[in-house]
Amino acid sequence: MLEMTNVGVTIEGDNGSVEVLKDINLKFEEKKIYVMTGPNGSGKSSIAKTIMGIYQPTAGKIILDSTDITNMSITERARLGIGYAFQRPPLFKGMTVRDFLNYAAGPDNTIMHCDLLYDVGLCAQDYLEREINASFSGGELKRIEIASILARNLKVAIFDEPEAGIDLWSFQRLTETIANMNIKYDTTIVLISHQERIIRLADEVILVAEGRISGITTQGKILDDIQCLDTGCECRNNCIKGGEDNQCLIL
Ligand SMILES: Nc1ncnc2c1ncn2[C@@H]1O[C@H](COP(=O)(O)OP(=O)(O)OP(=O)(O)O)[C@@H](O)[C@H]1O
Repeated sequence: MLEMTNVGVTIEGDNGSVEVLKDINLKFEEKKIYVMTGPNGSGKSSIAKTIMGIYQPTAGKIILDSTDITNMSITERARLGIGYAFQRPPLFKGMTVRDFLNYAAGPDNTIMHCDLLYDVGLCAQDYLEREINASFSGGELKRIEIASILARNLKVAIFDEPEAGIDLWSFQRLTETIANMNIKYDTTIVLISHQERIIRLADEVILVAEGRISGITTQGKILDDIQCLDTGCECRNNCIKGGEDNQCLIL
C-alpha cells in the first residue's frame, strides 16, 4: 500500500514560493485502480510528481509497504516499483524505441517489444528501430511513454492523462491493457484524467481542487454528475462538452 499523510509541497521559484499541495492524505491499495480528477491547475500532476520523487514534500510522509520513501530520490523510488508516465513525454535523442523499452524494463528483461507496442496501438515494425526525436508526433510519443510503463512489473503505475493524443480506436485497447496490468501484476494504478471512459475504470475516484483532496467518491456518483442529457448535446451539472471526441468533462 502507498500512503500519503499530511503531505504538503512548496516550490521555490524565481517569483517566490508556491504552495502547490496542502495536507494531502491518500491511501492507494494494491490491485485497485484510482482515477484522480479535478480542474486544470488543481494539483493532480503535482501529486503524481510527489509520489514519483520529482517534487520533494515539505511536510508530511509517504510510505510504500511500510518503507518510508519521503526523502528518497526518483531512482530509488523507481527501483521500489513506482512508475510515472508523464502528461507530456520527454524526448530521448540518440535512443531507439527498442533501447528505450529495454532501458525501462531493466537488464535481462524478457519483454516482448512487439506486444508492448501493439498494446498501445503502434506497429512494431514501423517504430522499434526509430530514434525517439522530434520527428515523433505527440500521440506517438505518448504511446511509447505508456509502453515503457507497461514494460515494467510495477507496484504503483501512474498515468498522467493517458488519453491525450490517443485516437478512439487505440484508446479501447489501451484501457483494456491498463485494466489487465492491474489484474496480472497486482499493480496499483493511478490514472489522472477528465475522461468519462477512464473514470469507468476506477475503483475509487479522487477529487482534487486547489492543491487539496476535495473528496473521494465512486465512479457511479461521478458519472451521474457528468452524464449527458438524452438529447446528447448537453452535459449536466458542472460539466461541459470538450476534448478531442467531444465528451463531457468535469470543470
Ligand atoms: N514547478 C512548479 N513551479 C511553480 N508552480 C507550479 C509548479 N508545478 C506546479 N505548479 C503550480 O501548481 C498548480 C498545480 O499544477 P498541476 O500541474 O499539479 O495541476 P493539474 O491539476 O495537474 O493541472 P492540469 O489538469 O492542467 O494538468 C498550478 O497552479 C501550477 O502552476
